[in-house]
Amino acid sequence: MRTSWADAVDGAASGSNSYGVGGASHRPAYVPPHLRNRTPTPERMAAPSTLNNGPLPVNDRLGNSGQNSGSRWAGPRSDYGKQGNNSGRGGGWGNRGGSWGGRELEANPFGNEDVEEIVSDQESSGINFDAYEDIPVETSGVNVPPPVNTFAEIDLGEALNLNIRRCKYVKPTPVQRYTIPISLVGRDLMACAQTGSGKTAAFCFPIISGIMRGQAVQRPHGFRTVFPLALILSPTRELSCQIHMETKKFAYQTGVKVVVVYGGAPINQQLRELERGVDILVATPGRLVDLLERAKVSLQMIRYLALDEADRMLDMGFEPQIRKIVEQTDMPPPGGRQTMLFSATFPREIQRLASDFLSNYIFLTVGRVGSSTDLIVQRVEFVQETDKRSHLMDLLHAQKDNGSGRQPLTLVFVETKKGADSLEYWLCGNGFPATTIHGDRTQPERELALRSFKSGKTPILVATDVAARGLDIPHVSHVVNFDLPNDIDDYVHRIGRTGRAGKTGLATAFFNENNMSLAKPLADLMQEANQEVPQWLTRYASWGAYGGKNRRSGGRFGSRDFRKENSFNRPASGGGSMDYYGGGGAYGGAYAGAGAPSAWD
Ligand SMILES: Nc1ncnc2c1ncn2[C@@H]1O[C@H](COP(=O)(O)OP(=O)(O)OP(=O)(O)O)[C@@H](O)[C@H]1O
Repeated sequence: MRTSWADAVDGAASGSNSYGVGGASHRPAYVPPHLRNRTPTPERMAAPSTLNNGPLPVNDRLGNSGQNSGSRWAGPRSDYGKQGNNSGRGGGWGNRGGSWGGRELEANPFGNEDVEEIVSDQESSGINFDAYEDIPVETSGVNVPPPVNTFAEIDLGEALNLNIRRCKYVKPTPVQRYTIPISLVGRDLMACAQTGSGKTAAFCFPIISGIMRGQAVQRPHGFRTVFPLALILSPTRELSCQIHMETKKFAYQTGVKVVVVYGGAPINQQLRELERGVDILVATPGRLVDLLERAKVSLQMIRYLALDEADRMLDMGFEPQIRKIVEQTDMPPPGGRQTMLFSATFPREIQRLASDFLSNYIFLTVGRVGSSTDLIVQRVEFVQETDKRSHLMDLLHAQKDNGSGRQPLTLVFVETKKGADSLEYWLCGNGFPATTIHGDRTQPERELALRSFKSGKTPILVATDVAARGLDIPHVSHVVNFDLPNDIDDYVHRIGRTGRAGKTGLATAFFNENNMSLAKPLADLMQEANQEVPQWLTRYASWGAYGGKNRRSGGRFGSRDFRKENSFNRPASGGGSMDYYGGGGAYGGAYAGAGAPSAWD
């Protein structure tokens, strides 16, 4: 197994944290790649769902109180969904999530912190809501329910409301204001909203609330087959783990049981988790197909289907697997389930494909990255291939000098896996602790790399597009597009790893003649975001005609409802609405090209 510099740091530090960020004095010696192969430590072979870098969840409430999972804050949902149980163990296969008949202790996903304290500390939410004040919002479709302004206006259920407070979410973000009421009335939804604007909660809250309140369902008997009620699909293992962690927080002590399955991790362990009961299944498509083929999972009882990064899930790479899961299994058809598709970008061609999965849906679009909030400062510099490394070095040195001498968390995107390894090696050799994440690394290595980056042990993460979407890593202050992607939508997702949840961030792109096809969409995007566009880029942009892929037609929105553009299924009079959240105006255009995905593991 290949071991990276990050792993070496982890091992050398032995948990003593001797190498703080930028702390040169205790820095372990650089370990060249040819000496890095060593027997994996138990930590490196960590079990799934270890992507959070906080303390291991402990059950500090239930264990001490002697209470069962009926919590001291709110009771679990009623036992509506007992499934057939062939285990003879008093739980298992499809028992309702949560309590194992009151005997299973539910780990506290909020860590060791005193939950009472968390609840009372409502002002400390890191999100900067002022940044969202004038974000334009557009909805279309028939009978769109009105948005809400507060969580209190929506009846999500007491236990879920308490978890929202524990998460320190004081008020809903724009995408949550609009999508939660839509989902609660059972409507299908295609939602396009900025990176880092809270889409995960937007689809999780209605699902958890719906399951909590759902009518008692008799789930079928199946020999070691489980029958989840909700399925959340996402394109990468890390993102699935992150969604799982988030969903577990939201579902804490609601009685709703959440399980994650993804490739690269031992399937037996995931099977054991499933057998203990599952209401919400979070999955990557490949592993789910495997489990469906082994008849370990049935989708017959699915009431909710959510696709995160839906445009990615429906592009050429994933579409066959998604169709297999959604159209060629026992999952109820559109109309028989509620389907929610979310992304920060929604090319028109993908919308067209996605409409196969939806029934009488509402389309929602919330202003795009930096469109009105200018949360991300975008810079583009002309750098020849041969100069990229020294240029990166200059940026990293400048960053260090500007601040406390500590290296801020910097995410560097490159085109290829080999390129990632080679840049990591070079950075480490030049005194910059770096690690990598890409598809040639084993899953434990990927997870370790992410933890090492999040903790600041290796404050530079060199990544392929596998890290471009969805990952919510606090305090990433700089995203460097060392190699620009071919598709402007990928650029949008990549820079969205910084400037999250209302915070500010910096994105620097290295541009040269190899990126000509991106000149115009990039210049337009930057202009709309009130960024300084270099004259040379404007010149290149005026030379380049739009290729189909990066053609744009949506302006400040990540995309617009393709049904409107095509006069397809035009909403009945009064059905659709244009709504500007606190101001803004109507803007034409968005990305319209379907486009091939750029390099992906
Ligand atoms: N109402 C809220 N109040 C405070 N923080 C919130 C709220 N909703 C979400 N957040 C926080 O905002 C951050 C970004 O949320 P999330 O990861 O869901 O964004 P996203 O829209 O899915 O981004 P991406 O498009 O990159 O996947 C998370 O840390 C989340 O906990």
